[in-house]
Amino acid sequence: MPTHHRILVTGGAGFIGSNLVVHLVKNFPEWHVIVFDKLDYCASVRNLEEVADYPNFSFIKGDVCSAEFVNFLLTDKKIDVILHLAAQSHVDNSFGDSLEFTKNNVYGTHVLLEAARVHKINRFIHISTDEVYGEVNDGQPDLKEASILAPTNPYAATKAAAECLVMAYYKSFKLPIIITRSNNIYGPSQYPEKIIPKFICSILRNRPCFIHGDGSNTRRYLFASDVARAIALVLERGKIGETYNIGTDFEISNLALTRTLLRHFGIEDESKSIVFVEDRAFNDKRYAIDSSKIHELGWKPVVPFDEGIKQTIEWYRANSQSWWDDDISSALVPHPGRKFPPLHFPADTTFKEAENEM
Ligand SMILES: NC(=O)c1ccc[n+]([C@@H]2O[C@H](COP(=O)([O-])OP(=O)(O)OC[C@H]3O[C@@H](n4cnc5c(N)ncnc54)[C@H](O)[C@@H]3O)[C@@H](O)[C@H]2O)c1
Ligand SMILES: C[C@H]1O[C@H](OP(=O)(O)OP(=O)(O)OC[C@H]2O[C@@H](n3ccc(=O)[nH]c3=O)[C@H](O)[C@@H]2O)[C@H](O)[C@@H](O)C1=O
Repeated sequence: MPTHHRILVTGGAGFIGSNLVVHLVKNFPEWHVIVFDKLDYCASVRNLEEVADYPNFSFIKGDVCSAEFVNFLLTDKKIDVILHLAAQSHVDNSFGDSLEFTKNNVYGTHVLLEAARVHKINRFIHISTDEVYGEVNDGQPDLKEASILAPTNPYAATKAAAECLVMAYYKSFKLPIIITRSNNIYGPSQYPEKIIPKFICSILRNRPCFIHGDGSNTRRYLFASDVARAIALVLERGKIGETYNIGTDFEISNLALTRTLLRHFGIEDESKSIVFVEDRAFNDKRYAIDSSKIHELGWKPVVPFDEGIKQTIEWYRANSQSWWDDDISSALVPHPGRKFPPLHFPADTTFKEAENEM
């Protein structure tokens, strides 16, 4: 890797992106980090406040789907590395307006790949998810990077589709890409639609924790600062064309997680704090990824869950009222994902012509 470069971090005002940006700006002063983010509902410029005055940091508001803007940006800012995190990231929302996920996660990635190809970018690091593997049965070995992709929900399908484009640009145009796939990430400043921040904020507001189905689904959780270190290491030492799982072995069911959170607040009687609601349209039982490849690169998680969850709870106690521009109450609902929209087509579909052809 060249010692001096200019890194574009798409989605850098979001949860994982901002943790990564803070890590890069503070630990790699010779790298100039430029955040490119449209500031969606889940983003917050407060996520970047601690590095706002650093000489090697800048922020540009914009949409990765705007090809002209992306092209201008790569030329004007002389970008030579792209860390691509910008995406619609919430599974529940993807059962609703799933076309929004294809637009941002697939088309947006494609725009960046085209710009990267033309501008001969030095590295394109694509941040993907363990959800592309689909669910892993109990007792099945943890999945390695060469496992087949079998996404089960629209969010995961768009992430798999984006990966296929990334790999095609590597094969067809020799674009220097690397892909990472992480398990669930948690920590301060995650928008409270994801289970951990959502349930912490619900408990803080004396609202129930709405558990999908029977709560037996499990997830593995990695602390935000650990994934930031992993992605930085992949940027420094990752092999072009390779994919790296980034995960932990710590696994917990949704019900056990909820009880752990209630205990941190000294709540013994769960009858008023837990409400079981209808499950997701499809809810992967569990994910389980084998991270030995990135261990060989020199990374291991260092924040144990007990420590990470304490830090996370304290952060939400202090900040969750005012961190995002809009009030978060709208996120603390049982299930935004089951309001399936009526069948709709993009405005440019012309039925009249089709009728004449029938
Ligand atoms: N959260 C997790 O547990 C997890 C796990 C594995 C992978 N990922 C992936 O990591 C990335 C970041 O996830 P996160 O949890 O931090 O998400 P997030 O929702 O907190 O942040 C996403 C960011 O992307 C921005 N964005 C979305 N669409 C954009 C567009 N068209 N143009 C510019 N900016 C846009 C948003 O404004 C936001 O700041 C995503 O690609 C996600 O798929 C997340
Ligand atoms: C790797 C991916 O992690 C995240 O996706 P996931 O769907 O696993 O995270 P959630 O926090 O949305 O859900 C986890 C788990 O909890 C259940 N749940 C959630 C919210 C709620 O109010 N009640 C619940 O019971 C849900 O059904 C799940 O089983 C991340 O969002 C994604 O970007 C990833 O890539």
